[in-house]
Amino acid sequence: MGMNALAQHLVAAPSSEDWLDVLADGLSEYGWLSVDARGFLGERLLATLCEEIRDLDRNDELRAARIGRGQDKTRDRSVRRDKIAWLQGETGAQAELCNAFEAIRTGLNQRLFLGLKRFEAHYATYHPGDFYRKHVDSFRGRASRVVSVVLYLNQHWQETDGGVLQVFNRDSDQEICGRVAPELGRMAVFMSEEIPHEVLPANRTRYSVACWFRQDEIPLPLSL
Ligand SMILES: O=C(O)CCC(=O)C(=O)O
Ligand SMILES: [Fe+2]
Repeated sequence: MGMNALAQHLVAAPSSEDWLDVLADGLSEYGWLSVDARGFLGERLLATLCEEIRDLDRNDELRAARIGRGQDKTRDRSVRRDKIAWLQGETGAQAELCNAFEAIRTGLNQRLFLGLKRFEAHYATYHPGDFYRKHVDSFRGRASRVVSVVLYLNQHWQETDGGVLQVFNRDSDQEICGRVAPELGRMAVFMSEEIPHEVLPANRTRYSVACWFRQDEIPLPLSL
């Protein structure tokens, strides 16, 4: 690459600040958005995360996800069928992704004054036939999960692969207001208490990372 091409590339690269502005604007105006995160995270990190989750899946290191809280946690296959593994920043890629989530946390706090204190994140795998019925990620007034982020890790996702995230209107939850295909580098971002959403059955294994930014300080017991 010659100097000119390099200079152009640097100028054209979207700045993280601009990207964070897009997130904050979408959240404050609509309560949700779908955004291309490839520039923010980098193609190399995305490729490594894809490899990691495939390895975890292949080695059967993900566990059936549960619903509910605390003692009430149950495994209900009629509601959700994904398998998960909590991220603990133990690999280079996980540490890098956690840095990116941290940048989103502070970026949203600066722009929207949400008082996000920390985040929790897990890998998730939906095998063919798996789904997650319509739900919200947090119960109103608990101020626990405030912002949800889902990062998709599937190259060349086709319409026929299913597994679309359906987003519902925050004021009338029968009305679909968005559909997000889980394509590599795409991110869905939404207000955890407000936005009902569902994962339609996948016809092909569907990989993602889900992350929740929280207003409380007590760490979640990582005992799944
Ligand atoms: O994977 C997705 O698109 C959404 C997952 C989800 O809703 C959740 O884990 O709470
Ligand atoms: Fe959810």
